[in-house]
Amino acid sequence: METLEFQAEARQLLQLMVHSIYSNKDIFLRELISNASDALDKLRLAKLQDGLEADTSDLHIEIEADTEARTLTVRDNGIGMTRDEVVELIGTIAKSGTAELLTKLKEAKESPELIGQFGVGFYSTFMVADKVTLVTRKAGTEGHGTRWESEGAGTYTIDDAPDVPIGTTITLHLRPKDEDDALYDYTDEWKIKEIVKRYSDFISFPIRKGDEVLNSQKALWARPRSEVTDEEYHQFYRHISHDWTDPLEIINMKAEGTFEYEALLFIPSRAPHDLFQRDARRGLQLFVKRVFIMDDSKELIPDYLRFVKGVVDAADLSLNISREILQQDRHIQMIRRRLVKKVLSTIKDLMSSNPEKYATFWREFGRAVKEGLLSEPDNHKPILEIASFATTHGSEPTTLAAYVERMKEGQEEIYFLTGESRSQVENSPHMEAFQAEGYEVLILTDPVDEIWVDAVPEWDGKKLRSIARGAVDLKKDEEEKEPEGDFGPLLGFLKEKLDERVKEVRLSHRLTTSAACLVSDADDITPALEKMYRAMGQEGPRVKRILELNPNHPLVTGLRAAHERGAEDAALPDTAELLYGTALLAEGGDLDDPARFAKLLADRLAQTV
Ligand SMILES: Nc1ncnc2c1ncn2[C@@H]1O[C@H](COP(=O)(O)OP(=O)(O)OP(=O)(O)O)[C@@H](O)[C@H]1O
Repeated sequence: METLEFQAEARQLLQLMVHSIYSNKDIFLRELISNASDALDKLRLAKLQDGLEADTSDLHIEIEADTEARTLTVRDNGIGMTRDEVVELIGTIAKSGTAELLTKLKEAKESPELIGQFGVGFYSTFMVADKVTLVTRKAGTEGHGTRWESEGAGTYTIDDAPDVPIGTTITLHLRPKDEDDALYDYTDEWKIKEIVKRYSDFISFPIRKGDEVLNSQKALWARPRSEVTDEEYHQFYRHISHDWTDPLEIINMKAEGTFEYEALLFIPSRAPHDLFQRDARRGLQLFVKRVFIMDDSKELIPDYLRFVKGVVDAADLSLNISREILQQDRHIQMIRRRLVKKVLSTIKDLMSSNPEKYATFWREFGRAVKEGLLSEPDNHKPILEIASFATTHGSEPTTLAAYVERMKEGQEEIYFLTGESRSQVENSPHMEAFQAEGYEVLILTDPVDEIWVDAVPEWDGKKLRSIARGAVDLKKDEEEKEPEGDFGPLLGFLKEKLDERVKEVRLSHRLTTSAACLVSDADDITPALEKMYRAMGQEGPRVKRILELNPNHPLVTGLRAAHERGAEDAALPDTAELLYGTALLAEGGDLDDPARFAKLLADRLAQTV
């Protein structure tokens, strides 16, 4: 017999379980049944797809209770585990982001939402038991199995176990009942039945206790919506998603005819912590005629809808279908297109039927959904229809349709400005004339916004237009007031001095209070995008921008006067640099040489005190 230590993160999670941070302890049984059901699926699949020799004629889960000995046993005749697997799967937590979550959890104390973000799984048994024994033998192995035991503290023991049948048996040595602490008598027949019925009714294998089968085993997606309660849907959602909060929306689909399938999809009510982590699990469960085929089937749902959970049961696929074949399968592609359409239209309906739910949806998943604007040009329209954006029009986000409705007479384009935060965008010099003239501007602050705006040419016939790009002339109908005096020589001088950084210096129509701003040429990439490419390791030439000057600003007129007095003035080049640097800072940009800028500024201020 060997005594081993739990991995540090596993130990922390166990400690949280032992000290029961989650008030609903009943769920331990759901977790055990869920694992057992997965193990049965795996065995059936191993036989089907890999030709493993195994008896799958009576796959089931069995519950045994001994009131006197205060033990509860859950047994399955599924795939089982090898000794190494027990150490790896039960002794450690491999999920990404666990360490971070644990830290947050400890800070937050009572926080079911946080715990819900990773299923506590097997460890939840320590909420109700002070000792847990697991005996298992992997299908396809001969001879002895493995016996694992722990009291939930820092260590566990592991040993060979003779004469073990295939599958896994887990025995809980229950703690004394304490109903004040929601710790019930889990050997009680009635309690067990209640838990199974509530949490695990849909499990497709029989859950037996003695001669009785406790669950109906009905596949939820095959039942008409009117016959299924929300509670049943929610429990099923938990089973497949490991999310403990209720889903935001449930979608049923059924297609008959040449290619039959049924789907049951869930839109969660909040984003998982790993929504933007590359290695996160995503995809739907695939069944063929009620038989589980695979988890995380990415082929069924595009990446930008990766938060959607659920099941697709296709009638006409082969039970042996592999991931490789799945990728090319015409039917799968068709199902995927239909699912996308259905999810997008469901969200669109929510916008009018339940704006609050829609707002939650967009807040949680909007950033991911916008990725679809890059990957699915065919779906620009339905995606933009369900999108909303922060705007200068008020504190509430707006849809593009509502924006267009408010457009001023003569306005032909949809204006937006990207940046890192709302306040940075709002205070950017680019915004000045638009605000002064009462034009609404969309405020786009997600990293993905920098990219999709280039991929989407228009909405409803109106071009999407960055107000930090190209020339802007909002008063074109009015009589243009020529700036007094000749700025030509000053512009030429500045262009020469700032040649390394700007490609043009011109007078601006977009500034009211600032002296200067920087704009990108209509076809050039923006500095933010340039920065992103650089962060991804793609070095390209620096893209020069255009410096625009406000001809009515005293700094600019003063500069012109100084230049007229004497182009040789030694202070002028420094002022040019200060002007450029200030414009860059005002839009939230990064100075190349902040120390030099600070020195120039300090020297200049010193002359005025
Ligand atoms: N009855 C079982 N038969 C075979 N393997 C099992 C069984 N129970 C657990 N395992 C293995 O141990 C792993 C860890 O289980 P655990 O319940 O901690 O997490 P999980 O089921 O992977 O996910 P979650 O934590 O979200 O429930 C499982 O993924 C599975 O590989």
